[in-house]
Amino acid sequence: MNILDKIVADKRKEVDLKKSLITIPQLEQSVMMERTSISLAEELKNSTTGIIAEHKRRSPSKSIINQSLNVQDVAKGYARAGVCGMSVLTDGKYFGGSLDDLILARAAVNIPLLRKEFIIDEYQIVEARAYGADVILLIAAILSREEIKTLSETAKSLGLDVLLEVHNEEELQKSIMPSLDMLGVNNRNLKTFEVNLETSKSLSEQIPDDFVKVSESGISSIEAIQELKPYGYQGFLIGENFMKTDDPGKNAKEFINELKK
Ligand SMILES: O=C(O)c1ccccc1NCC(=O)[C@H](O)[C@H](O)COP(=O)(O)O
Repeated sequence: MNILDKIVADKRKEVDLKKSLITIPQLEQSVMMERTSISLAEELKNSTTGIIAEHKRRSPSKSIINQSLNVQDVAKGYARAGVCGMSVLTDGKYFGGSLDDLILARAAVNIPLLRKEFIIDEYQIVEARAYGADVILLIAAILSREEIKTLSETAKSLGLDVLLEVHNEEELQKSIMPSLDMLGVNNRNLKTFEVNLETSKSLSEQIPDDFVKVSESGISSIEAIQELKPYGYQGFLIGENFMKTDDPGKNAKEFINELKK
């Protein structure tokens, strides 16, 4: 069993329990359902820097990254830094996140928010909308093509952008469909946790131009972004590099200023 299998097994139990406690019609009562969402794909298309900064307290690969920060301070810092969007991990068991983090970030900033979650059920997409997300992540490694189609169409019908994440060519080929906005290549090998930017480089040619290309994980330098841009990447998802510091927003600002030079 790899880490994704373990996370998904736990997630199925979690979603079943949540469904028995709060129904979809109850989630749909949220005032957030009426909010006009902001497209991350459009922000990335219009940006020269393309940074999506993540709120990540801990992870299976690194254990504790930073547990002492206030999510609203992090969100405000990222917004001040000029990021295109913020990714908020909402998984509790493996990443120390929650839906409270998402709604608190929503209350603090007016930039696109990605619900970073292991989505296996449309319930979690309604939840994402109800808690103020603008974008959802779908992970090809844990979903069939049919599931990707159903879940991405549900997200689109709720006005959300969809970022589809792949790790290899097989996942990419099975996933391409018009209901996706962005294709993310994850540089982290989930068996070994090693990160290698070559994954983004080698898959880039096979991503049709209709999708905004996002490179995810293991990005910690300006040089890495300069290496990836010629491959057509317009979005760069960065978590640990910012979150390991005392002030992720300040760090992101310095990073973005340097990138603009
Ligand atoms: O980060 C992990 O250890 C991890 C393990 C298993 C599944 C997903 C995982 N991370 C989720 C992410 O995609 C990253 O948080 C995101 O791309 C940012 O990565 P990084 O900049 O390396 O923190």
